[in-house]
Amino acid sequence: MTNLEFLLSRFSCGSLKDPAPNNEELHQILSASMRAPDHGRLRPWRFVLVPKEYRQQWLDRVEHAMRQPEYDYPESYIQKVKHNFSCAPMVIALAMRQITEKTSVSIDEQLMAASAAVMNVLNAVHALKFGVKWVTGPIANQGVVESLGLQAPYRMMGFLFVGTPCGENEAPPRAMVDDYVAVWQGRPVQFKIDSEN
Ligand SMILES: Cc1cc2nc3c(=O)[nH]c(=O)nc-3n(C[C@H](O)[C@H](O)[C@H](O)COP(=O)(O)O)c2cc1C
Repeated sequence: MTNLEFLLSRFSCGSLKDPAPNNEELHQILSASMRAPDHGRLRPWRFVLVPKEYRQQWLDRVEHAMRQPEYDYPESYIQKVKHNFSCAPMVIALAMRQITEKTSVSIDEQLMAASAAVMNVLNAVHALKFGVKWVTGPIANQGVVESLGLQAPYRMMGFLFVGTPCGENEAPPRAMVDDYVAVWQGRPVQFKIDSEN
């Protein structure tokens, strides 16, 4: 497989089993973040590992945070989160440090750099033939952020579930890239994907 074929074959994998990457593989995977494009070299991305032996202790705090009256999550959602997080072979919390001192780089740009860092991590997981899924949603709420011991200026960017893909490991069909590309020819551009409806 060429490098390009490798990139074109990446996909997310929600159904995972053991083994997860070992320490050396994890180190390689997270090192890929340090190759992300990064205005001002701020490196705003952060990773919090939640090892299996601490998973339940942390999940108790997550549950407590999710049960705070301001959230009102359905019981089924709380149970689903607990189940997904306790079954995942590896959980990596994604955080970003919002840097405002001594920089003119906007928080939007920092978020873009941090997102690019996560993308590199997803590709590195793929390169080592593991599976990964990036999730956010209500689970990234402030209470859950604090359950990890993080306060502002840190901000949650979600979680990665990492492990060995269960079953068939085949990329689903991809959208047609030409639908997302326009050529400017002196008039406002239009994208095929946005003009179909
Ligand atoms: C920032 C971000 C947050 C996401 N949050 C969720 C989520 O909470 N739940 C979910 O099912 N998918 C979520 N996804 C989508 C999956 O990670 C994945 O990209 C999607 O299932 C499409 O699969 P693909 O990457 O193979 O195209 C999120 C993706 C991104 C980039």
